[in-house]
Parts: sequence; C-alpha cells; structure tokens
Amino acid sequence: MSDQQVLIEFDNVQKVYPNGTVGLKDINLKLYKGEFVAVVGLSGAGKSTLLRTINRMHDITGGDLKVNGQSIVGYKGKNLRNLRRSIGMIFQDFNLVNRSSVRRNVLSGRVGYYSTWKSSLGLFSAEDKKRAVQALDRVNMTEKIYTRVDQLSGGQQQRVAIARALMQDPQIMLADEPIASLDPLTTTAVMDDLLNLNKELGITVLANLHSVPLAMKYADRIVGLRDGQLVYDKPIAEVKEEDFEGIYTKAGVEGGALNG
Ligand SMILES: Nc1ncnc2c1ncn2[C@@H]1O[C@H](COP(=O)(O)OP(=O)(O)OP(=O)(O)O)[C@@H](O)[C@H]1O
Repeated sequence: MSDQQVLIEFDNVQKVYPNGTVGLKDINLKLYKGEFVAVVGLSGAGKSTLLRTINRMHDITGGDLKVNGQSIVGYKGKNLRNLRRSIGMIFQDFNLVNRSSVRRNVLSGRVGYYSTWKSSLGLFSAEDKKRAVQALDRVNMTEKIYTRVDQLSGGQQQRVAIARALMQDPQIMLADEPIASLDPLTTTAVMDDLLNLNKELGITVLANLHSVPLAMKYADRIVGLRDGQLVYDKPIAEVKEEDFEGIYTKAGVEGGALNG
C-alpha cells in the first residue's frame, strides 16, 4: 500500500478525556485511500475514540492528525463543515429518526449541502431526491422508501443509515460497531454493503469490529488497539487467527497479540 495515497495520518496522537482517562496514546498510523481497515480490540481499548477523532467528534489532545495531507486539528467553520461532509459515519444503534420515513432520513444526509433554513423546511432539490433513491438502491432498500423507520428490522435500519451517509458523497466511511446489534444474516448484508461501497465507489472504510473472523473476511488490513495504544497492524495476507487467540474471552486475557 506504500505506493498509494495516504488519506489519514495519525502522528503521535494522544487523547486524554477531560476526566483524565487516556483514550489514545502515541498513535502513529497511516491509512491509505481505498483501504477497508478493521479496528479490533477489547472493550475500552480506544476504537471508538480513534474513529471519532477523524471527524472531530472528539478533539485530540496531543500530536497531529491529517486528512488529505492537511492537519484537521485547528479546523473551524467552513473547513470543519467540509471535513465532516466528506466523512460518513454509521453507529451501532443506527442513529436514525425513528418516527420519520426512510426517505426523510436518507435525505437528511444531504443537509451539509444546504443552508439551515432550507433543510429545516425539507426543501431538497429534485436532484437530491433522485440521489436518495439511488443511495437506497445501493443497499437494496428502495421498496421501503416510504416506510417509517421504526417499522424496519435492525439490519434494514443500518442499511438506511448507510444510504444516509452515502448522501454526503463521502470519501471516508467510519463504521462504529456497525453490526453489534444485528443477527448473523443481517450482519452479512450490512458488511456486504460496506464492502460494496468500498470496492465500487472507492470509499475508504474504517470499521470497528468485535469479530475477528468478520474482520478477516472483509478487511484489507487489521489494526488492533489495547489500552489506547496501537499494538497490531497487518495487511490481511499476513494476519493469522492465532494472533487474536482468546482475545474476547476472559481466559484469553493472559495471551494473544492484543491482550499483552
Ligand atoms: N466521553 C468520555 N469521557 C471519558 N472517558 C471516555 C469517554 N469516552 C470514552 N472514554 C474512555 O476512553 C477509553 C476508550 O474508550 P472507547 O469507547 O474509545 O473504547 P472502545 O474500544 O471503542 O470500546 P467499546 O468496544 O466498548 O466501544 C475507555 O477507557 C473509555 O472509558
């Protein structure tokens, strides 16, 4: 990947929360354009924190963080809005407006392109309405366009959330435990959607996953965190399942690459 364009660069990044908890420690990491990277690690290892520094949901407290070669640390106003617009995000609990329709939720992904008053009145252009249909088509959800979100299954809701994120025309997709609330069948559908937008649209995907087998199935590269530190970083061809032996079991706390 070294001949490829660096998209996100962590340079000695630290994150200490206001209460003194260390979220990230000395993170040095380059993520390349077009990669599908899985982030694994025990609960509390810093996976969510890592993702959320990239769109500035969390501000770092030391080091530097660059996106497209530019430090995002001091971004304000327009620069910050443009950064956030270029980064889609999906969450474990979907973060949709449950009492609204699928269409309305998906269109709301476009608000970063509108003035506040226009988006609050729901004044979306015909082009964006078409874009919403296309985004839903990509995740096989067009037939649910007028359904209220609270009438959908968890997997369907996550696919609506992906469609909403696609409306931003993102360069990067952050997926924070995207399948943690889903059953195995819908997990596959959602992971396939993420893979599809990575491979077909060239969107760089960074996904926190608890499942190592899933990470191995979908990612090009796996990075591992432990206690806020980067302790693992390998391209998928070099990853061995034993590296993670017992990582999510109590018995494994003594062994395995990420358990230290
Ligand atoms: N807003 C916050 N204020 C203080 N500490 C926080 C905050 N958010 C996270 N932390 C702490 O930072 C550390 C890293 O948390 P983070 O949520 O990034 O881990 P994680 O690997 O994503 O865990 P999980 O798999 O449980 O989501 C933990 O010790 C956590 O308690």
